[in-house]
Amino acid sequence: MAVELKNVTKVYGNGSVKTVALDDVSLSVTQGEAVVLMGPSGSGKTTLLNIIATLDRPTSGEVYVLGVDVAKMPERKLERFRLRNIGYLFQSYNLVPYLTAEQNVALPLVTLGVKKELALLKARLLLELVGLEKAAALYPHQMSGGMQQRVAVARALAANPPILILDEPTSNVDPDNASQVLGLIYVVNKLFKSTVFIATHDPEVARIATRLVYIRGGKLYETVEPPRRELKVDVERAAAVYEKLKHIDELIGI
Ligand SMILES: Nc1ncnc2c1ncn2[C@@H]1O[C@H](COP(=O)(O)OP(=O)(O)OP(=O)(O)O)[C@@H](O)[C@H]1O
Repeated sequence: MAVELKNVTKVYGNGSVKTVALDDVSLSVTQGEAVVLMGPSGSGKTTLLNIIATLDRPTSGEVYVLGVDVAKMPERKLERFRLRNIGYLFQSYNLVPYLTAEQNVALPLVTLGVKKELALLKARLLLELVGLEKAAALYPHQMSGGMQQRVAVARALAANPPILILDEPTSNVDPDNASQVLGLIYVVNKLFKSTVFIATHDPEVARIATRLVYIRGGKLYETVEPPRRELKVDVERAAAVYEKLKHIDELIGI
C-alpha cells in the first residue's frame, strides 16, 4: 500500500476555538493510483495533503506512507524520508528566492547527491516540458505567479518521487500551460508509476484521476472508482517525454 490513513482526525486550536479540519478519515491508496481530491474552500484538502506529505501530524489516528508509520517518526528521520520519497507542490510554491528557475528545479536532485551538471540537465528538460525553457535563468521575483507555479511543479517531479502531492497545480496557469502541466503529471503517474495526490477545483485535472474523492467539512466521500477519462494528452508526445526523462535518469543514476 502506498498510503494508508486510519481514522485520522486533525483538530486545530484549543480551548474554545477549535476547528476540526479532518474528521475520522480513512483512506487506502495503492502504488500508481492518481487520487484527485475535490471540495469547497476550507474543507480540509490542504490539511489532508500535509498529513500525507508528513509535514503535519494528525491529532489522532494512524498514517502509513510506503508502509512506514510516519505519525510516530521523529522529525529528523522524517526529513530524509520526505526528501527521498515525496515530491510536494505547495499552494504558495515556496521557491527559493535567491536561486534561478533551473537551480530551484535541480535542488532536490543536488540535495540527494546528484552532480550539479546532471541535475541542471534534467531541470532544463523539465522546464522545457512545462513550457519554460526560456525562463531557466530567471529568479522567482522575475516570473509571474503562473510561471513560478510551473517551476514548482517541475521541482516536485525532479527526483521521481514515488509519492507526488500537488496542491492546486493548475490554479494560476492559462489553459495551454495547464495542459502541459497535466501532461507531465500524467506521464509521471502512468509511466513512472508514481502515486499522485492532487487537490484541485479544476474539473480538467479530474481527468487524470484513477480515483475521485470529495471532501466536505473534513469528511471524505469517495465516489465509485471512475474510469480514467479521455485526457487531452498527446500520447506520442507523452511517450517522447518519457524517453527523454528516462534517458537523463539513466545518466543521473536515479
Ligand atoms: N494552521 C491552522 N490553524 C488553525 N486552523 C487551520 C489551520 N490550517 C487550516 N485550518 C482550518 O482547517 C480547515 C481546513 O483547512 P484547509 O486549508 O485544509 O482547507 P482546504 O480545503 O485546503 O481549503 P482551500 O481550498 O481554501 O485551500 C479550515 O477551516 C481552516 O480554517
